[in-house]
Parts: sequence; C-alpha cells; structure tokens
Amino acid sequence: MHDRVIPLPAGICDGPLLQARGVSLTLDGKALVDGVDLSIRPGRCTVILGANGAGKSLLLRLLHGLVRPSAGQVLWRGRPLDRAARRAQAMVFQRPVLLRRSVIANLRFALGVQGLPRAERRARAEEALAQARLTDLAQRPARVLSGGEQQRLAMARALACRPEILFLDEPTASLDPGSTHAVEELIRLARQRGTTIVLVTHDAGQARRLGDDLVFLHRGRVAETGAARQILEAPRSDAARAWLAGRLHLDSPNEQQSDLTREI
Ligand SMILES: Nc1ncnc2c1ncn2[C@@H]1O[C@H](COP(=O)(O)OP(=O)(O)OP(=O)(O)O)[C@@H](O)[C@H]1O
Repeated sequence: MHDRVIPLPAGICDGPLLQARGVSLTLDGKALVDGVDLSIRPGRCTVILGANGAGKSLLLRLLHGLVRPSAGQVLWRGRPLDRAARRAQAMVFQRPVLLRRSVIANLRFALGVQGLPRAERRARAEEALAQARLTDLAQRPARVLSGGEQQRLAMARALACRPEILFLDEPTASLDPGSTHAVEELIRLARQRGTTIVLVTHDAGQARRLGDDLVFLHRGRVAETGAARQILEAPRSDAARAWLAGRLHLDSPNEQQSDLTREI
C-alpha cells in the first residue's frame, strides 16, 4: 500500500484536504483535546493512534464536524466546514449504526439521501454489495447480521456514497481476524479509489498495514506526527515509545503517571 502511486481523482487539491488549527475541546474545565494542529493529506490513509482515553474518538468527531471545538478551527480545503463539506464526508463507527431494514434497503436509503437517480442507486448498491461480499444477504434484515457482516454493510454503505474522505472509528475493534481482514480489504479498496482515509485505531499492526501518515495522540495532544512506518519503527516521542512497548495506559490517572515515568 505504501509503495503504490495512487492517482488522485480530478478536483482533489495538492494541499491538505483537512486541517485542524489549534483545535481544543474542553468539557467540565478539562481539556480533552488540547491545541491540536494537524493536516490530512488527500488520497492518503492517516492513522490516529494512542492509548485508551487519549482523545482519538473526540478528535475524529471534531474533524468530521460532529462536535464543535471549544477553540480553534477545522478547515476543509482551507475553508471552515460547511454543509457541502459534510456531504463529501462519511464516517463508520465501531458499532455500526444501521436502519432496521434489509441490507439492500440500507444501501438504497443512503444513496437516495444523496439524490442519485434510481438506475445509479441500483448500480452502486449492487457494486457495493459485491465488494463487501454481501450479495447473498441483500434481502436479510440488517439487524440479524453478525457483527462482522454489519460492519461490512456499514463500510459498503459509506463506499457506495463515494465520499472524498472516510472517517473510521475503530472499525474492527470487536471483530475476529477474518472479519478484520475483510474490513481492511474494503479500506484498501477505498484508498485505491482515491478516498482519503482517517482511521482511529489502537491496533499497531493495523496502523502498520494501512497507514501512510500517523498522528500519535497523548492526553489530548499530538505527541508525534509523520510517516506511519517511521513512527512505528522508531518513535521519537516518549509517549509513542512507551505505548508501543506496552507500557503506557491512560485508563487510571495514577497508572498514567507512573507508567510513563517508568518508561522514560
Ligand atoms: N461527552 C463526554 N463528556 C465528558 N468526557 C468525555 C466525553 N466523551 C469523552 N470523554 C472523555 O474524554 C477522554 C477522551 O475520550 P475518547 O473517547 O476520545 O478517547 P479514545 O482515545 O478514543 O479512547 P478509546 O481508545 O478508549 O476509545 C476520555 O477520558 C473520556 O472519558
């Protein structure tokens, strides 16, 4: 994935597609995301990595415009996020949010919201079903699918809408290796089509397999950013080094301090 040169679709800019400038989110007086500056480059897969509670999911929601920053700005092609920008984006969550309808109806509904003609909706739905290997399950109610099938449907639905950017919040966190592989194949497919990917994970192996660029988040701040391979092989920051060595846990405030101190 790293070595292939992927042509960008017409209209994709050379500069950053998405930027966070001094983005903070403060709740109850606590800075959960704290002064984040980052650039998401078009056509690449940017992985956001960090310990539990580091602020990865909140940052993803801020980038997608689901949460408003307390300070700072999120820019889409250099301009504040607006409705048109949101329409060019899609997000897949760890627990898929599906309609209580059939598999195919979930796809058709999403494509209908996009205002596509009927023939285009049908063609895209069929293509997405085939890519997610769900063709045989097209008429089945989405709620009876297995966790892996549901996640493949959520990915298929997002891909069918052909977003310019796809936000993925731990899309394989509760899946077995086979289902994880299937979802990773769909992420690769999106990437090959030129879709920009922003992937939150706490799976270093997945970051290695899929990531071009990497943002390592520590206590709501960017501890390190750069080429994924370089950071995973030779992290420069204390936080990334400690986390990759399995010695950084943020779940407990007491542990947080002692573990990082021990590592440093
Ligand atoms: N709505 C909220 N109100 C208050 N605190 C919140 C809220 N949402 C998240 N937090 C806190 O913000 C911090 C960051 O949460 P976030 O879900 O972004 O972490 P994460 O890095 O995605 O963690 P994980 O890997 O466990 O999913 C956590 O301490 C969490 O408890």
